Amino acid sequence: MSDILNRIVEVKWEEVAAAKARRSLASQREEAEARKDERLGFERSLRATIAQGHAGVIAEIKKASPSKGVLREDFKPGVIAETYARNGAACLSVLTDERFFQGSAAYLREARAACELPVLRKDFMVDEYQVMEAGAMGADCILLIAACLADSQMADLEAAARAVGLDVLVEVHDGAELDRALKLKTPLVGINNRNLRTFDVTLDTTLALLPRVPADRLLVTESGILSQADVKRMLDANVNAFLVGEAFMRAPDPGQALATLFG
Ligand SMILES: O=P(O)(O)OC[C@@H](O)[C@@H](O)c1c[nH]c2ccccc12
Repeated sequence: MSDILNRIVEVKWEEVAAAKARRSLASQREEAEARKDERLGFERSLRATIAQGHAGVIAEIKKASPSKGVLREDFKPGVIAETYARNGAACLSVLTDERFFQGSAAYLREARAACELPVLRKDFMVDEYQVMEAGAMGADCILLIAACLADSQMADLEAAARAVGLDVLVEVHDGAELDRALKLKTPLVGINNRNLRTFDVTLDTTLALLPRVPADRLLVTESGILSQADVKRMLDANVNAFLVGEAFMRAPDPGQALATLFG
């Protein structure tokens, strides 16, 4: 019953309660609003890269994960962001969850300051407070994971994000979640090849759901992209936006790995 996703969501509610006690939602929202004009268009950058004939790569900065443990010892978010930018990434994704992914808001700030790329705050959003935190820390986009949100929660969190200038990437891993995600306004739809409850990874997930994604949405294939053959399989199916973490994090130079994987 109590799988990892449920456990993470429980912890998120505890974290939100503790954070609200330190700083009010109103004050967090004020800072998120104040930074609205600084946002870099996340969707815009992805689309621009693809329009130039390249794969739209969202390059992830992730120290560890619950399924794989520590991925990288030499972990300098600013250095990694800079090498990603030099090697053609369209956007960055930075894990800010501390407990399960050894991430932090400080890593997002470092990465954002080190280059010109828009940044996704990769975390488990359950409450508007976290959306305002994302806006206040200088993120450009948030992630909404359909597997841990009800329809009304997703719609509310999306509206909160848009109000402070944040783009929204909605993540699904089956047909039922995709139907729910398509009720949102955001065109950014991520298909996670990793089942967050069992950790099983298969690119067939993207290929199976692909025909059900309307043409006006920008489909991002997420997780488990490890080889040039994986990339080719996706490109052949007309999937041209990718979210990649592990393959880069395990490489001596993550940017070089990006250039090789997508070269
Ligand atoms: O490291 P990978 O297999 O390349 O996957 C990256 C990204 O898709 C993955 O980190 C991810 C996708 N959705 C998430 C939600 C929460 C935490 C992490 C994720």
